[in-house]
Amino acid sequence: MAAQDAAVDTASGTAESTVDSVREREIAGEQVHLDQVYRRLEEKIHEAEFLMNDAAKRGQVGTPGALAERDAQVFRAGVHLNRLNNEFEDFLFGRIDLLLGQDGKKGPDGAYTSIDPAEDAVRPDGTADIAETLHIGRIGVLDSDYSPLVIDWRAPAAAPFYRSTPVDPGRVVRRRVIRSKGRKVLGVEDDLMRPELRATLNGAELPVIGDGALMAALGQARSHTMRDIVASIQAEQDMVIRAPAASVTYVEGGPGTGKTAVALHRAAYLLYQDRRRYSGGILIVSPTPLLVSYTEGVLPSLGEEGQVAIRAVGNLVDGAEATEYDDPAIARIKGSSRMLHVLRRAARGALEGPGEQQSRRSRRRGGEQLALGEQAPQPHPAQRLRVVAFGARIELEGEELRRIRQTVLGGTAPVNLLRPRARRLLLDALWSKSAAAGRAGDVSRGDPELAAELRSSFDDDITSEDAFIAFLDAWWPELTPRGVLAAMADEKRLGRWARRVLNQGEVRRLARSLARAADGAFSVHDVALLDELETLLGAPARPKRKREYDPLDALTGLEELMPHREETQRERAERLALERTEYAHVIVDEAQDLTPMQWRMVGRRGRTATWTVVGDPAQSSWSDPDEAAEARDEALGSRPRRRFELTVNYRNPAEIAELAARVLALAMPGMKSPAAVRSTGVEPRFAVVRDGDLARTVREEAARLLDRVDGTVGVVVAMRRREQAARWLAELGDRVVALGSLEAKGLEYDATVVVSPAEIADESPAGLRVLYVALTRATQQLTVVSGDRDEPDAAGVPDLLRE
Ligand SMILES: Nc1ncnc2c1ncn2[C@@H]1O[C@H](COP(=O)(O)OP(=O)(O)OP(=O)(O)O)[C@@H](O)[C@H]1O
Repeated sequence: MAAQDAAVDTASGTAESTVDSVREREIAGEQVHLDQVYRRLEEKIHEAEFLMNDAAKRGQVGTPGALAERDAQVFRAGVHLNRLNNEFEDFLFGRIDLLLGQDGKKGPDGAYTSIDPAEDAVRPDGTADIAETLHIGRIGVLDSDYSPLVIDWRAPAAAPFYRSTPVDPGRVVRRRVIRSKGRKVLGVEDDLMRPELRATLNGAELPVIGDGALMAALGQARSHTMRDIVASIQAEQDMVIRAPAASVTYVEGGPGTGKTAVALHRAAYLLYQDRRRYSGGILIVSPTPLLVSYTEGVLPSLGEEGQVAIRAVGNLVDGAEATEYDDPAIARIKGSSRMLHVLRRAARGALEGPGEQQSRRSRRRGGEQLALGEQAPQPHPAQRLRVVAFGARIELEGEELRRIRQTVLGGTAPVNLLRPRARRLLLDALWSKSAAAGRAGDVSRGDPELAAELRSSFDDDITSEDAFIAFLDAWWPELTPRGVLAAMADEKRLGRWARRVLNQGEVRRLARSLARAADGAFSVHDVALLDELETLLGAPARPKRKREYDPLDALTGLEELMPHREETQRERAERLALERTEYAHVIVDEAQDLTPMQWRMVGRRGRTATWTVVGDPAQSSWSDPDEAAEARDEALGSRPRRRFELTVNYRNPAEIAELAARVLALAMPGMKSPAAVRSTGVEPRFAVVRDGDLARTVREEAARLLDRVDGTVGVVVAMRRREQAARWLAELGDRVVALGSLEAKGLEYDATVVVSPAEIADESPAGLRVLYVALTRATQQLTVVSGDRDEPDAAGVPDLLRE
């Protein structure tokens, strides 16, 4: 028996060592290639540095053609320099071995372009020769003889690396993912696309190493930042990433199908493909600041930084950083398109300040019945205009002033932009009341020029008077979005502006919530209101920032590439983002969550843009998805849409996906969940609160998971518990994060604890969908903690999650 075991051991030992030596040989082969790439890159760096310095010295001399050529050279050199200086961790990550192609055409990167194999590429006996090998990396590198050493992952020649599948392999026989760190190749993982072939490369059989790169990537521990998926983009994802940027690219897919990853890679692809066009900027709108910080490292890792702004939907308006989440009932009011009517009235109504109204009311009363000895109330400064012109006193009061204001507000222009017209009508009214007007009438019959002069000096006289200036500031103040929002916190005034739009209860709740905004604590939904108000009011003229003149700015793209400039790429991106109000391409992540008012805000940033919209209706936390869809359609206008669907869940193991699907069936009956790509054999765990101590139970369950995974643990609780939960977990270290249910959107952890499904589901009308989001955050393990409210069965399974 023992002898037999030993024999088996020896046999498998030999097989293993053979595999190991093949693996090592293959790794060594890739190392030779990588060394060659780095040698070439060093040459390019020297060339680039020389070119940059030379260009800087020469300034602007030469013919326009020569200058353009030099600019282009400098641009290319700069791109290399900038990216190479970043020293990527896995600069070279892929390789494909291809059959002979149908035609002999080569693309600009030196690779053959045909997708299908030539007719005689495979011999009748099933053998074939590898005709071409391409290495894929983060940027393209040509050898000195223009043969491709590395193909940029976004180049057409690299597409088969992502698109080829065993069902539709094209020319690809073997697809290899290369893992490296710095300049050292660490490993390779192969997928065979044509397993039926016996292919040879340089006379030797093509070896196949490992179980495939995708599984290796999915099994890795997660950190607090997202990684790029450039080495393992799947075919259906690649179709979206490389879709032409015409009008709207619309992508739907369940949790974990890679929508966020695809959106980010698409931004990098679009920049590669048409850098000039997208120098107008790409905006990525993300639902939460947490998701922004989770994803913002991906683009730099793809070599792109300068032109892309990732912003949370609550941070789209400069200077207004939303820190608060509204109750679902308030969010529903603030997000609804009904608010547009209220804001339109408020933007005009706020011209009349509260003091002005009160003063008008009490003066009316005071005029009627002033008690003996009682002082007549002082009028508000905006209630009476008293000026002296040509030595005579002229006054406008009450009804006259009101009529002028109404006439001006009859125009459709933003309120702040109507101020010059209001000023003119005031002067007209004063003029027609003045004796000078009569005199001018007489004069004008004889000499119109003299009459005009008289009027003009009348205007000058008045407009230089302090009384007139003070009156105008009080009567037609420059309104700010914050000021109007604060005015809306006055329940009485809000009630007037919301008449026939909101009911009394809604007015009360909204006014109360806006009182917090008046103190500067904006909620995510307030920001869309501020943006709408900015449009309704008209932005006050801002002084333009003066930029220093730099002759190098004239060189195409050079400014962003000069590594020695004081402003870093990131600073430049931030500055441009501040100055920019519209973008060339807008990407909306988690689009199902945008409210109608938010869609209007985002829509204004991409009026002439092309769009990529990714989302999942099943994860919508907005209670009326139909209304949001209507608003989305309005923002996107009649632009044609190309629709894509992502169908595979790369995040959750099948065991977790199956549990989440039970909630999906309750939340959206009939909706299909995506197929999980892997299973771990670890079933979700159900724990019931022990000894009535929720804090201790959650802490113990989180600690248990920390022992079982290498990476992060997310603890998802109902929104009202998020601060409490952070305290419960404080001592467990920074691998554990406490999250409110709405904050979990888009994020993922190695393991998650979902605390009280019933509490999360009952929090809002969309609660079941929010719970579905919470249950789909784990890449490896899930624990569900139930309290009494969850009505757990004997096995601890809460009512909502039972089959
Ligand atoms: N082709 C791939 N190769 C490796 N990992 C992938 C691939 N596609 C997706 N993933 C991984 O799967 C996880 C889910 O991706 P992502 O967050 O983009 O999905 P999502 O559709 O936006 O999910 P959700 O809707 O739940 O927010 C991420 O860890 C991502 O890196």
